[in-house]
Amino acid sequence: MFSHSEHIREIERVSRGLPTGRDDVVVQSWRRCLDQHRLDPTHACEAFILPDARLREHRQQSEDLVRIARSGLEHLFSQVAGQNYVLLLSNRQGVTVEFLGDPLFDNNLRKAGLYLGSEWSESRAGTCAVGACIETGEALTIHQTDHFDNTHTPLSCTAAPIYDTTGELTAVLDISLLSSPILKASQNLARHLVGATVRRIELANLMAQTRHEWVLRFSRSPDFLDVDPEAAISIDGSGRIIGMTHGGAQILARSVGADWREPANLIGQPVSKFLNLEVDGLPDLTRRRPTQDRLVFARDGNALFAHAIEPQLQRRVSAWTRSEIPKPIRRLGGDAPEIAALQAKVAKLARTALPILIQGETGSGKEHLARAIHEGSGLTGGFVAINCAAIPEQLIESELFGYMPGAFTGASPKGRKGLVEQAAGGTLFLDEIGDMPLGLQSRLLRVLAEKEVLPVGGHEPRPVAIRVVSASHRPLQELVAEGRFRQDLFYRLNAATLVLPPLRDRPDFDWLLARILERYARDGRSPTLAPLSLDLLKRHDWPGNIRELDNVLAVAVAICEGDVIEPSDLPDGFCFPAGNHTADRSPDKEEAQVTGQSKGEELRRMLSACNWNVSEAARRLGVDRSTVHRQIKRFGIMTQH
Ligand SMILES: Nc1ncnc2c1ncn2[C@@H]1O[C@H](COP(=O)(O)OP(=O)(O)OP(=O)(O)O)[C@@H](O)[C@H]1O
Repeated sequence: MFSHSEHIREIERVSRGLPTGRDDVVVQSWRRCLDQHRLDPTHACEAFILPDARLREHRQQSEDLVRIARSGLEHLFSQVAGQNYVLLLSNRQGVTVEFLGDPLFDNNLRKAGLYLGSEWSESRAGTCAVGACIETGEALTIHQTDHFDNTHTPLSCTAAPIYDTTGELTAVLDISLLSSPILKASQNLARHLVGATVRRIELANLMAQTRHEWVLRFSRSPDFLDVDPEAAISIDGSGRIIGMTHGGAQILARSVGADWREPANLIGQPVSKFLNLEVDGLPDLTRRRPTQDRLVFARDGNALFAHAIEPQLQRRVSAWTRSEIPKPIRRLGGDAPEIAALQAKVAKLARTALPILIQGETGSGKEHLARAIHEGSGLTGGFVAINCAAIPEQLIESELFGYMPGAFTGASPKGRKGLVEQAAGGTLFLDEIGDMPLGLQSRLLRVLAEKEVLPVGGHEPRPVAIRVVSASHRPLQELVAEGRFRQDLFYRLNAATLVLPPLRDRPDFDWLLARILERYARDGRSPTLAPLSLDLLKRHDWPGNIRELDNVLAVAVAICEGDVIEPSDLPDGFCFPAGNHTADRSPDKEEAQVTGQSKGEELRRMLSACNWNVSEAARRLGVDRSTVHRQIKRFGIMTQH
């Protein structure tokens, strides 16, 4: 074993410029720790974890990256399953914004800093894989006593940089072990796997960003060109380079003896400067020709097999027009830029397997949105909804995970499949997820992490493929801060968050109104609203959101005598436009109020407010005086004058 004092002595030798057997990257990093970051090797520091609010900011900024990196990370995690590896995705500042690890070791990992929110910059943590990778821009392994700070010497960490399409380092992928085999060489395979994952993430990123331009992919071997290219660049119609993966930057730089660390010398340059190729030659490099014939030469003489992908003629999702968005998603709202942006985001996410968290006030349409995601996903399995707040705590476990025959008294002798398994191949919608008891949160986390479910009373987990959409009307992040919701589950559930606006803020109010009125059509004719009724509805605060609107219209249609909803058909509060309903926002009370209104009482109040002046009341209600007189009679209202 290497003692703390030996470690300090070795760092001191390095500071005096004496040779040690360490890799050069380690020696250089130790020097930076001493000279630039002014760290003291005798002073050991625990891992630093960012406070939640700061972590949230970092994660928001990395949302796009995490989305693109996600499937690569999960694939890598499955490749190293069972070997206690932890995966960290850090941003440019060294903050861990995404994490995959075995929840069983949560506490140890958090303590060691292998966790969400840990900051692994070199200036903070000393020599470490993420920090050194950010400093050098290269893949490396920092193994045990390579770490500068004695606290981190049990760890073995391998990291590779992720570059954006302009050649700037944007993130770092790290794979770490809490304790590892003694030899550093044991991490060579990890390095290879991380490198391959990063390459794929960069390629996915380049493809996602390239819309109407050419993409040229390269490989030294014709066999892997189409399935796993080594590098790629994107080229605009005039033949200039507009984007590249890191592999692409290296090819370009090498061909003219430039430095890939200066991407400004590569981006914007004509492709012909680096390759024996003009833009007109790109169509000859598409898949229409056999791979072996698609050889291009770099200016330094290197030969590469190339695959050119034509510009996408169809506009990509962010530019989708309304008619191109799948129908179920179009039915979410009307024409307004904010709603169109939400629909485009939903359409993009629906096609992925990413878990989605929906936030929005009560009745704002969270379940409606979850169904639209399911219907727009193309999944063939069912949509299974569970309201975590409505099921008694002791039943949730068996409801969700099912049970084996004879698992408990009263259980069916055949056992039962849980809702998770019923959603196999489809979508599991977890409504009011914030109300899920803490104990079950860990079990749900396992289902999501391992993609398998263990029924109550069972010993063998069963594999299950589901898409999870969850929803909460309370900001989940607050529950996390209060310790009532597991942070790791929170991050598992919200690879992406969709926020539904409250009804009072919706720019497409009229569209929603029309859709709901259609539901109450009689003989194919939708009821309509008198202008004043519409005005009154628009002024309302709608604490119960679309559900409240639906209830109000249901009652109004029932009361209304013809096809036109008059103000007098609306519940009480609506006749007093000046009234502010925001004081009591309890949705239950609001609903009771909405459904329990008496039309007579409503008219009486309006008359009273108008000093029993029938003409004035009729004017305010938007109806004839005779109608008011008729209703006074019908409801037996005692007039005051
Ligand atoms: N885009 C929409 N178009 C038409 N009706 C909608 C839309 N969104 C929601 N609704 C209607 O509003 C009502 C409430 O919707 P939903 O149950 O999805 O809300 P929620 O946010 O899940 O409510 P809760 O918070 O109570 O679970 C339902 O009657 C639903 O049909």
